[in-house]
Amino acid sequence: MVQKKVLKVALLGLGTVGTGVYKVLRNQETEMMHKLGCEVKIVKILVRNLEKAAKKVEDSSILTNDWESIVSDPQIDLVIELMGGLSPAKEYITQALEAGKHVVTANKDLVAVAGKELLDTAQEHKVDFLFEAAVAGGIPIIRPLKQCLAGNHITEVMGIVNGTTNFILTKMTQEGMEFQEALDLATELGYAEADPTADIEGLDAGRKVAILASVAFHSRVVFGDVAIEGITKITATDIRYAKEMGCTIKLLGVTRNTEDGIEAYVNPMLIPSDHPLASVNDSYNAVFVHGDAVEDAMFFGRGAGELPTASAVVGDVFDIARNIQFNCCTRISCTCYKDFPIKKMEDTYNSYYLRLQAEDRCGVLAELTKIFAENQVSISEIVQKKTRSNGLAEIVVITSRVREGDFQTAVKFIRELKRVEKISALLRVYQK
Ligand SMILES: NC(=O)C1=CN([C@@H]2O[C@H](COP(=O)(O)OP(=O)(O)OC[C@H]3O[C@@H](n4cnc5c(N)ncnc54)[C@H](OP(=O)(O)O)[C@@H]3O)[C@@H](O)[C@H]2O)C=CC1
Ligand SMILES: N[C@@H](CC=O)C(=O)O
Ligand code: NA
Repeated sequence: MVQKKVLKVALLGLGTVGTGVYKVLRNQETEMMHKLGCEVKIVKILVRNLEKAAKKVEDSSILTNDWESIVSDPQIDLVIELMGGLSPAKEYITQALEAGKHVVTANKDLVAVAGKELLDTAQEHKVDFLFEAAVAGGIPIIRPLKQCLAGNHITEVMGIVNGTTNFILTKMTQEGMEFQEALDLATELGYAEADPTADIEGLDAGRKVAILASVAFHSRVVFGDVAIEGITKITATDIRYAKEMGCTIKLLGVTRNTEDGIEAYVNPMLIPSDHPLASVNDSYNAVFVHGDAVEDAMFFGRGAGELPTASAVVGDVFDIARNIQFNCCTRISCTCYKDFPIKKMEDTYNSYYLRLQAEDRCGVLAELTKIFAENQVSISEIVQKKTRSNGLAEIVVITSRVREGDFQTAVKFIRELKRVEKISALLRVYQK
């Protein structure tokens, strides 16, 4: 049955993850034959800057900046795309698949918008297209959803899926670190994207939520379907108030398959400090899955970084090596065979935390509660924190579980109140 003794691989990109993959494959050299019945060998690495890359590899003759020399080489069986971004990654992956080469990528930006197209191209050319590293880095989650949990109807997938923002929030919460200082550290450690805006504005997590929803619910969800909010407005005050209320602020990605459609959003949320996700810190990620048969399952581990992400990439490469040996490629390709609608954010139900500054005069609280009542927003807690030297009182409101659209209408009216100076924070509170 064994067809190949050496699986020849080209690596596109030698940055954080590319270097990790190079190291992990080197580290596995003596194990491969036992695990796979063949050797996996990097024969070409595509880079932009040859000189910079030469310092990272033993044999610099495998470095090139000529894509054509890779795609037109019939000896290359598999391409690992680790450049990131949409272009030229999409063109290179498409051309590689069309040339009959298997592809592994960690590129969530691309999979979240063009996953279906790339999976279809792979299927058409009878090759594999795998992307385990694109979601939650080193944590196995795509394969478990597609394979181990295939006997379930999955109804919810949620969790912490961005290492950079979790690292920043952890440092702000535990060490009182400033936002920028924590972001700089995350970048230095290789967690952040080339443009960290994607991390802090929640876009990276949004891409992962789109991929998770598509895989979990068998219905295509793309990046544009996910309602996204990042962590740039989170302040030390809200972190402190959350703590006083027995909660921790985390950037959560949530997707649910409900009777009225798929909910998919990314928000900084208050979660009770005794919830298992509250103790997922630093660059660690954790993903909860709820299925009708398995009930709750939680996946935890390193969601970013050189070697953890490389671990997922190499796992995909090894899987393809086995598929090739046993002549069973494209066993599991696109699993979207349904077409559910996407629910509007305003139709979702949540509990909310609202912090505002208002004049410290009698009747202000009554005005607020009247607006909430008129908009079907029931209040679960209301606290006047303190009166500032400028005569303004800080008021924190926690609502019951209410419709987002109703809550936003109430907030619109509250903003218009003369005696409300400003709304300082608006966060959701996680409730199962
Ligand atoms: N870092 C992480 O923890 C994780 C990253 N990912 C994903 O993995 C991918 C790679 O990320 P990461 O390693 O962090 O990124 P880096 O920016 O560290 O590395 C990207 C590499 O690709 C090279 N490159 C970019 N464009 C081209 C091009 N047009 N031609 C040739 N080479 C090119 C860069 O070269 P040069 O240095 O010369 O610019 C660099 O070597 C991304 O899709 C990212 O989203 C996924 C999970 C975790
Ligand atoms: N920038 C991402 C890296 C992996 O996806 C993160 O911080 O999680
Ligand atoms: Na993963």
